[in-house]
Amino acid sequence: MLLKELREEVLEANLELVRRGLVLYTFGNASGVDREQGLVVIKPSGVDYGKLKPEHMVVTTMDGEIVEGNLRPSSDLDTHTLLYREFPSIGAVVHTHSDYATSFAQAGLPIPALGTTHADYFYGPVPVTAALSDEAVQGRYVHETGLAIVEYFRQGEDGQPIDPLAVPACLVAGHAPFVWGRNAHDAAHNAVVLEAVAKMAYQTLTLRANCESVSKALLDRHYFRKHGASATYGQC
Ligand SMILES: O=C(CO)[C@@H](O)[C@H](O)COP(=O)(O)O
Repeated sequence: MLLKELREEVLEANLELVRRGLVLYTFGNASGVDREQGLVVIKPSGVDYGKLKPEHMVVTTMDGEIVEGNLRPSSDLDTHTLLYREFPSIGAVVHTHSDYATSFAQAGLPIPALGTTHADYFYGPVPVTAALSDEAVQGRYVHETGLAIVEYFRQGEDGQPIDPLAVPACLVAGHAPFVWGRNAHDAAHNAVVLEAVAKMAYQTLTLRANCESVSKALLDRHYFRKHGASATYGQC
């Protein structure tokens, strides 16, 4: 069995997604790459995470040709392998359907950098790709996912390329996040933090949108009812 250690790392990353509530049933996937051998280890498609074992992982070339494995590779294999070919600094890719990050992806909105928690992990907004063409057939659709991510990172919003390790995630419009890192543990960790900062961003934006100060009339009515009309602030 090829790449025993990488299989175990990728399995652990897949199980971390379940433990952290980032995926349901067979949603999402994780993979890792051994660049010296030019081989990718990826989760098999549609397999219950509770039954997943290292020997179930599928080993492919970086072009997606199956080298070892009896099960079908994840349906996102093309996206994972394209990211490995185009982002030479990354060692693992994770795809989740985590609630808040997926909500931003479905809304076609980037996750804004609103605080230090975000800034500790993502050097700027977590981008969202252009909406994928809905007439795409399965094969092209999956391929377009990776291309949409890579094209965004090639030029960013201002024509400048983005270092994928500086912003180790991208939301696919209408779909969900793809996240990466130096290794499988790092990629899974980044996916957990992505969901946390997406939730914080959603809550922050909701608070900002719904927090109007109360009117002075209401302040007067309530404050003076309790403290007497003659009261002035701080003398009650
Ligand atoms: O996003 C999707 C389907 O929309 C996929 O990522 C599935 O959530 C997992 O597919 P497999 O990895 O089991 O093929």
